[in-house]
Amino acid sequence: MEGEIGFLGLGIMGKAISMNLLRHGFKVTVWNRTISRCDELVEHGASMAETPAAVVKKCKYTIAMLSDPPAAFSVVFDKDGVLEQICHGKGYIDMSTVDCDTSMKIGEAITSKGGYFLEAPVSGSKKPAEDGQLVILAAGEKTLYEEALPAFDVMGKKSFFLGKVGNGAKMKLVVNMIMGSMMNAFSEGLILADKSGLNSQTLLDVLDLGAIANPMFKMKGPTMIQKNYSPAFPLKHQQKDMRLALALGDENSVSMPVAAAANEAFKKARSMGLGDLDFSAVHEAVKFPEGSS
Ligand SMILES: NC(=O)C1=CN([C@@H]2O[C@H](COP(=O)(O)OP(=O)(O)OC[C@H]3O[C@@H](n4cnc5c(N)ncnc54)[C@H](OP(=O)(O)O)[C@@H]3O)[C@@H](O)[C@H]2O)C=CC1
Ligand SMILES: O=CC(=O)O
Repeated sequence: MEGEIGFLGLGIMGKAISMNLLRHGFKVTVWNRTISRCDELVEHGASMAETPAAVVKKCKYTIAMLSDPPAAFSVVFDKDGVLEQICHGKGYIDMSTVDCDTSMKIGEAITSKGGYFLEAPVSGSKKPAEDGQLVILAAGEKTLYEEALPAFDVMGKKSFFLGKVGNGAKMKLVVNMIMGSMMNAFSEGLILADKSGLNSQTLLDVLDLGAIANPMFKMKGPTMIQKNYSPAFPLKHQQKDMRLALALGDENSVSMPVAAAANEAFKKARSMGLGDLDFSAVHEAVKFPEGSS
């Protein structure tokens, strides 16, 4: 990737990814809606621009990592947005987790101006982003994918090219639908063990040795037992992913009662004010389904 890379959105993931790019010698120009979030990146060598349009004007490639479909749209279509400066020879890579329709509309707008578009949502959370261990689920313009590989190799342990725009979004939603459902089952198991007089840590040890051992149980189990829900993957985003995955299920007539039940628990957790905590905080909603404590 020649020249500076533009980066829009410095939340948990955007900050970790752009820091990682800087660490590996890439030149990065950042923008964030809340401008003060750029300060730490600037201290580490990034440049800063006033608007998404200014970032795109300066950089051949611009990456976005934004919260949800409205945010992804806003940064592209609003005043001073990406569309004002995207043109032939420039690439736009959206790594936000959105639905297929959102990604296609953004892709069409970018290509109608002569730009190149790639969606590239990621699997893996704050720590994998910091450590360059993400899994990248790209789809769209193959040439742009190939040009972006040096940056993807820094961000992730593996990149997939999945074909046409929408396939990356769909893959990400399927994966997160499974993850959200697993988190609910795990939570119920922890509560059942506790209420029936078993030691929670022993349950974690048993799980970790068996056929359903996985990194999520291993990482989240101890913090859930301690009620530590410091956000790596905000619960409001996991609920957004469940909602978008369920919509994908609607479109394809796929019955998903397990995911639907998990979505209800995440919604309950949001209504209890837990949306900004880690998605594992759904444990509190599972524990107290009526919101009582
Ligand atoms: N955290 C994780 O573990 C993972 C998250 N993801 C996905 O990555 C994306 C980002 O997640 P994460 O970094 O955790 O989220 P955060 O909530 O930490 O950050 C969200 C970012 O979006 C920006 N934003 C929100 N609304 C708007 C808007 N209307 N206009 C412009 N900018 C906006 C925020 O700006 P501001 O600072 O001004 O609020 C911030 O930069 C999400 O789609 C999430 O689902 C994917 C894999 C893992
Ligand atoms: O989207 C979240 C993740 O951990 O992946």
